[in-house]
Amino acid sequence: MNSLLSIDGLQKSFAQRRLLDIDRLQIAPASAYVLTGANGSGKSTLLRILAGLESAQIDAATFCDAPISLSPYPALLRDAVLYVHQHPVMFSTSVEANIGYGLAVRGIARAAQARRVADAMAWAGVEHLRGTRPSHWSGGEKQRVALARARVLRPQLLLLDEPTANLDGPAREQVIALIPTLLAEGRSVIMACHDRDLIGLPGVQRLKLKEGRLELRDANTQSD
Ligand SMILES: Nc1ncnc2c1ncn2[C@@H]1O[C@H](COP(=O)(O)OP(=O)(O)OP(=O)(O)O)[C@@H](O)[C@H]1O
Repeated sequence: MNSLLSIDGLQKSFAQRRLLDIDRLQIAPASAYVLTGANGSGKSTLLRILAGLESAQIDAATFCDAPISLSPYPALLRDAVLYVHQHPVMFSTSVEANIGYGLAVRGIARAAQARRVADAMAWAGVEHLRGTRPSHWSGGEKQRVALARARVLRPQLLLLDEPTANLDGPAREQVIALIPTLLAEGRSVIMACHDRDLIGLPGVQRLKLKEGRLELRDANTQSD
């Protein structure tokens, strides 16, 4: 497989305003990208389009080198591409139920659900949340539960919207430390962010949105 996801000619407008006008977007397998750009440049909108949560005009697209349409959004991509919100919504249940929600929806057998949830909890370092309620979890814990909830579904592409925004100190570092492990498992990740530590992770490529256009840059380029 040369390319995990490729899109030619993506345009998005809100009312009279052309927000995105992208010639080509190419995401390689097992690769990480940061998506940078000024506030309001369209980072979240682009991630939401890739996740099928927002429509756009697209000339051509492929997934695993096979042609696809993003409208209607195909079931294949619903399974393979997951979007993690900056402020993830937690169900007022247990940590196990929050992480296992998607597995239950997909009809995975209970024993397999329990195994996969336990593995995801260990991965995200949230085992101490057993027996507690989401209203007591910190922002960093909620973000790690959200990452575990996505990873447990074994997606090929994770779209992380500002995963470290509003986090600092160890909470931020714990989230950042999970990203290379996703890559090592063969997943691709696109992270909309302004966080220099995410931008500086080894091997991370930088996609920059500017006036609707998308540029692929050296991740260590300092200028905006
Ligand atoms: N549903 C919508 N209807 C109209 N305008 C919208 C809609 N969604 C987003 N926009 C506008 O599109 C622009 C880009 O928003 P978006 O949230 O994608 O930017 P962003 O780069 O993620 O910003 P930030 O860094 O502040 O999170 C903003 O001007 C926003 O107001």
